[in-house]
Amino acid sequence: MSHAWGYGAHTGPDKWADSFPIANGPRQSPINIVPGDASYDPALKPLVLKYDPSTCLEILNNGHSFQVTFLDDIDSSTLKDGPVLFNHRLKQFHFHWGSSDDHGSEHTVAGTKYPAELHLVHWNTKYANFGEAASQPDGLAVVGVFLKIGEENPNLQKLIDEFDSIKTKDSQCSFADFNPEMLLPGCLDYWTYEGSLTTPPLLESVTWIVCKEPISVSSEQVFLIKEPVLPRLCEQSFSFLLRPESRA
Ligand SMILES: CCCCCCc1ccc(S(N)(=O)=O)cc1
Ligand SMILES: [Zn+2]
Repeated sequence: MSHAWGYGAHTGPDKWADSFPIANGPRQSPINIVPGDASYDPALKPLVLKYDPSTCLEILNNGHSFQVTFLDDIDSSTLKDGPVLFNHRLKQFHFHWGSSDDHGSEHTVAGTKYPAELHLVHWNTKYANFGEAASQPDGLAVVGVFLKIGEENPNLQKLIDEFDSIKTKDSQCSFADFNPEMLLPGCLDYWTYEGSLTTPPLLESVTWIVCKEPISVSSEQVFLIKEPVLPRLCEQSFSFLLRPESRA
């Protein structure tokens, strides 16, 4: 298989090991989180997230999802404490969804699937940059937030309103002054485990920090976050939409 991975019959997750053998590695994500099997660790600290809206740079459609990228040349938007020993800088956030509201999240909780999942990707500043950190076992920390169907989310709407400018794969537009803190749940209690990127290159460099509390978005908004990538997927194969979840 070429490195052109995706979610079709010939490029989907069950084919990724052909080009990315680490797919069969010992710490692959996502996982099903079983709260009853999780152990409480009193040594773990509360998560400290400090985001500076002025570091928000652009929003792009990478063909698998849409991604909001941040300036990470100084410690403006950071993740500290929680399960990590070093300071991490926010690099980007993106979403994962499915073809309908009854599934779409990558992680599940006692088998429960949420309609979508937000990933805030941070890299450990003991390394020189994101690319180097991504190849280290303690290089990345990704905060996962589940999206559930409920009240419309005005902060998510600010992203959706930009989608007309990123309708095609690899399109991007400048996007400023967005505070990702507005997409976090009120309570930052979390489950944590050592895992991997959930899409190729599937590197086993991620400390996962999955928030227990979901955020609410409307069903229309879940449909709309598929918008930037949906037309391209239609080009590829309409039948994709009848198949299980898409992931970023
Ligand atoms: C050396 C290049 C690495 C690119 C890593 C791109 C990527 C980032 C986050 C995630 S996710 N879904 O685990 O948050 C998946 C892939
Ligand atoms: Zn992700």
